[in-house]
Order: sequence, then C-alpha cells, then structure tokens
Amino acid sequence: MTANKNQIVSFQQVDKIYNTGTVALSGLDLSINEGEFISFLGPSGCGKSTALRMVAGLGEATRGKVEVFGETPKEVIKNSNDIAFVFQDANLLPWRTVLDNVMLPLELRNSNKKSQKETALRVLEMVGLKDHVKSYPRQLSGGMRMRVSIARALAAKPKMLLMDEPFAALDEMTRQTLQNELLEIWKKENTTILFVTHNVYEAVFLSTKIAVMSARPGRLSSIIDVNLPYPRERIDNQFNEYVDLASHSLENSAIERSI
Ligand SMILES: Nc1ncnc2c1ncn2[C@@H]1O[C@H](COP(=O)(O)OP(=O)(O)OP(=O)(O)O)[C@@H](O)[C@H]1O
Repeated sequence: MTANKNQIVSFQQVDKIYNTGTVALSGLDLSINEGEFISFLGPSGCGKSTALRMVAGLGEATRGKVEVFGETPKEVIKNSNDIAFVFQDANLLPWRTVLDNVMLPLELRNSNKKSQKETALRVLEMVGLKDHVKSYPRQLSGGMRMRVSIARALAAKPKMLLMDEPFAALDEMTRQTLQNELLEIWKKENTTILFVTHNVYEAVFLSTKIAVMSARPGRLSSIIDVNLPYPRERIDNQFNEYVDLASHSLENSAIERSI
C-alpha cells in the first residue's frame, strides 16, 4: 500500500483469527486519513470491535499489518497519549467525583495538579458538565455518564478518538444530543474519530466516510463517502439517499455472504 501523507491508520490485508478458531476479520484493507470521522457499520459479530481494538493495540493481527502514525499500535500507546478509547459502558469509578474521574488519566501521567484540574474543567465544560464536577457517577443520568467518559478521553488531547458504540445504550433523544455535541468536539479539537455502530442513521449523520462490513468472516464490503455538509439535516432527501445507500450496501453484503 502506498503511504499517503495524511494517512494515519492503515489495515493491510489483515486477518484476525481468535484462538477459538473464529475468523473475525479476513483480508481487511483500509486506510484512514487525518481529520476523518469514519464509522464502521455492520451486523453483529462482523468484527467491528475487533478492528477498533487492534488500532488501540488490544490484540494483534494473525496475518497482515495494522499501522497507526506509521508505527505499530502498541508503540503508539506506549510512547504517547495520541489514542483514546470510549466504550459503550462509561466505565467510571463510582467512588470518584466527576472531576476526579476525568483527572484520573492525567494523574497517571504525572502532570502537575493545577494543570490537571484546569484541563479537566476545560473538557467538562466542553461536554456541558461544568455544574456537575462534584457529583458522583450514581447521581448522573446515562447520557451524563457518557459525557464524563468522553471528557475523560479528551483530557489527554488525543489525536485520535476510538469509540465503540458509545451511544447504543442511550434513549433516542439523548443519543441525538450527544451526536450533535460529538460533532462540535470533533471540529473544535481537530481530532480523527473511528466510530463503531450498528445504526445506519447514526453513521450517515456523523461520518465523512462509512466502512460497511459484511458478516463473518468480517471483511470490508464497501466504502461510502458521505458528501453532505455539516451540520446535517436528519430529515432531508439527500440524507435519506445516503441512508438508502448504506442500507442497501449492508443488505448486499449479507446476500453476498449467503451465496
Ligand atoms: N476474545 C475473543 N475470543 C474469541 N472470539 C472472539 C473474541 N472477541 C470477539 N470474538 C468473536 O469474533 C467475532 C467478531 O467479534 P466483534 O466483537 O469484533 O464483532 P462486532 O462486529 O463488534 O460485534 P457487535 O456489533 O455484536 O459488538 C464474533 O464472532 C465474536 O464472537
């Protein structure tokens, strides 16, 4: 694969076979450019999380290669704060306040206490939680807990944010609010986002590019460039055309697998 100047992630003919024998990914070839918002869209079990986890150095390719910023993901994680991960479950420490949860990764990195607090307050303000810094996770709604989790990921100023179905457990209204907020953060922080979802509408609303994956063994079925300006209208003809395109792509990938 020819290296592109702005390319920051590449999957090069990646197979992933777990030791149970499950083939989670087969021949995945994909490159991701700086500043992109790319969604991995596909049916359950097609290897979306496996692909995302590999970018974070959590699991290695059985064959082929994954590179991040031209290095192995493990090297990147070891040497920098360039990658942050947000999971479906907010994963907060119940005995720490909102502020202390967000400060945790900064404490682990030994920066000084005053600047840790300033940074944590800045990102909490960005996610609309500056009035809740002293609350504990149990006092927050699911949407607020997810905001804390996003703030914690942003605190170390990562170049890349990996998000594995972060809004899947939220109600539709909260999900839409957080989608809008995430797009604002993406623009403001100039970051690259890799986002896993089952939801076609979510993928079209958020992404510059959608990687549609087919069911096991997971492979790339198609790439859709979403050429719609931001902010996007959820109910408009062009939006619906992309929803149809992504839906058909998903259906076709399922049909291909069953033939
Ligand atoms: N640690 C593991 N050991 C063995 N098999 C695994 C492991 N992790 C995932 N798998 C299997 O690999 C396949 C792909 O899983 P993965 O979680 O990557 O898919 P996914 O597309 O993210 O699914 P979902 O949308 O349901 O979260 C599945 O069949 C899963 O059961």
